[in-house]
Amino acid sequence: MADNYRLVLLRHGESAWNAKNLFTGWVDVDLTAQGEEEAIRGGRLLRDRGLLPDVLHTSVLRRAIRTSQLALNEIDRHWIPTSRTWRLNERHYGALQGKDKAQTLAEFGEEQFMLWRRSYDVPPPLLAEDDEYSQYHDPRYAALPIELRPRTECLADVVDRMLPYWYDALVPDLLAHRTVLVAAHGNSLRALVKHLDGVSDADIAALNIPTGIPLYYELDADLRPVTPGGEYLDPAAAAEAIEAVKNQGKK
Ligand SMILES: O=C(O)[C@H](O)COP(=O)(O)O
Repeated sequence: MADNYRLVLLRHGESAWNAKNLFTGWVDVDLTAQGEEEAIRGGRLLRDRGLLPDVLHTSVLRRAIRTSQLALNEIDRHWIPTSRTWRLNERHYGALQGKDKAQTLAEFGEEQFMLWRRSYDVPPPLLAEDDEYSQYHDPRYAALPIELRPRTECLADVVDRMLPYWYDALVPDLLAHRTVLVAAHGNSLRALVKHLDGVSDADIAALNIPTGIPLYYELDADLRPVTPGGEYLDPAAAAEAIEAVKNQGKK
């Protein structure tokens, strides 16, 4: 309907550590060549569906930033207004950052692995401030008060730090009837989907988001999804990729 709102969620294309099956979190890895191709294809899917973004919101991590640049450049929307925020960053994976998912599963067992990876309120162990994979002293977070700078996060923590941005930045753009593109990460988008669809703390554990395939939400006058769960612009590819994300660690 003409007066509904258009929101597109796009998880970054395959990253170098996705390909190596490593927990990534806030570590600022780049895309693989496949991830770059996924991003370009994501742009084409948007164009073919008639969803030309008017405004872009990204995390401050290069895999999301570059995914949005490749996708938008492909459809001549590279010029649209852009905001970047740590609030859309991937979940901070704490001491698991840099760890192999299969080794973590083997070392700690399925129950602990799934608690750390997909529970709502159990964070991984804290990452030391001086760890090689810590961002505690990264200049891009210098303005972040110490008490807000994470050393690990559970999904509930991500919901808490993402929602202020939803209400203060994303909702105003939607209400202005701009087509909003959010280029972010598996868990920051799981947090947003949880809010949009009202997914329970228990049920969110089963939700996985594939790389590089746009997820379109038409939102009604109350900013509720017209189609629960939204619509992947390539449903078949999404179904296959979701299964692969779910089974990471079991390689
Ligand atoms: O941060 C990471 O490791 C991934 O981007 C997300 O990993 P997950 O799907 O294992 O949460």
